[in-house]
Amino acid sequence: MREETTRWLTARTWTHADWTVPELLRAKSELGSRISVVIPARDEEATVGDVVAGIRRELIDAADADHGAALVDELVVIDSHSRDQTAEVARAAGAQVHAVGAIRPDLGEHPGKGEALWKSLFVTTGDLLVFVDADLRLWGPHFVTGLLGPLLAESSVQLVKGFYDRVLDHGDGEPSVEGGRVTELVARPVLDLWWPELAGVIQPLAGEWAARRPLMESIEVPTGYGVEIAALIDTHAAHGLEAIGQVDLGARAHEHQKDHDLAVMAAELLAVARSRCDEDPGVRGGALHQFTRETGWRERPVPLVQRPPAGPLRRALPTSEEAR
Ligand SMILES: O=c1ccn([C@@H]2O[C@H](COP(=O)(O)OP(=O)(O)O[C@H]3O[C@H](CO)[C@@H](O)[C@H](O)[C@H]3O)[C@@H](O)[C@H]2O)c(=O)[nH]1
Ligand SMILES: O=C(O)[C@H](O)COP(=O)(O)O
Repeated sequence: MREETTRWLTARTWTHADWTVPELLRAKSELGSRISVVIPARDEEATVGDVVAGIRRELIDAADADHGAALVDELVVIDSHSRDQTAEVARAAGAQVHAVGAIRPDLGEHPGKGEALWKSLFVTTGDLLVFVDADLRLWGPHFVTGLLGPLLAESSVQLVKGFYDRVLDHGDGEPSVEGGRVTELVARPVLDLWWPELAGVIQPLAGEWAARRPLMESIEVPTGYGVEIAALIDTHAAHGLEAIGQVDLGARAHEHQKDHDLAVMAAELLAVARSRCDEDPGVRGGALHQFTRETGWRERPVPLVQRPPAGPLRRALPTSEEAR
């Protein structure tokens, strides 16, 4: 791993337990910050209610009752063309719900998660934005507090990614922590080879992340699943590694998509990455850095040598002297 990445890992990796709610409330009040939690949701009636209710209970109601102020000022669900009862369930659990198509219709409409996050910028008022997926099965309000910690503690941090064990559970056997298939098979290899400074970001696609509003309002947002990798690459390009942090949030389980659907996501990520290369950048990193809690970081060389076409070499056989 590059030296600057190793230094970044030490300086910019935290755990959610580094901050308590009272500490965050104090920092928030000193800074005069306003916090919006945004949950993009498409057909998530089975899980969105639990996510909204958990954040509302712990970070709005309990924080207010126990410490005299809510940590989260706005809890917003962006309903991304759901065909089920997502909007109703989210509203009943205590979220403000906006149909994505009803937000600034003059700006047109696209399907996708990135579109939901981009449109959320027009209906929220927080200077700190926390994004949380709606399909979580294993999670907790510490996802939100953990992501807020670095933004409230370090003025140079602009974007914070969550990382966690990725529980893979298809319901047909023992769950493993080998989830995050697109993360491991596409996103991390792409970053390691072409943006090696970002090789220390353990979950570049984490749907749980936080950012300052000026950053979010300054970057281009792909309308689909490319939103996370684009935000990471663009934040790094504009503000450097120091502006990025990551926080250990423990473990996360979510609804799994099928391989063929994840392949579309993978294609979106590749297109976004390609669009961020002005010209062929050449491979910049030669190894893949993989992280597991059990083994820590492991460096895997990526075989990158290419042999020239063999035809001309076969035709020009070496002299017996050269062959020796
Ligand atoms: O058109 C869409 C598609 C998804 N979602 C919501 O976005 C969240 C994440 O979508 P999901 O389909 O669960 O994505 P994952 O398969 O979990 O993909 C991972 O990788 C993606 C690509 O980086 C990230 O956007 C995700 O947050 C991350 O969990 C969920 O709340 C969805 O309901 C929308 O709002 N609109
Ligand atoms: O982050 C990812 O790679 C995708 O969300 C797929 O995750 P899964 O393999 O755990 O379903």
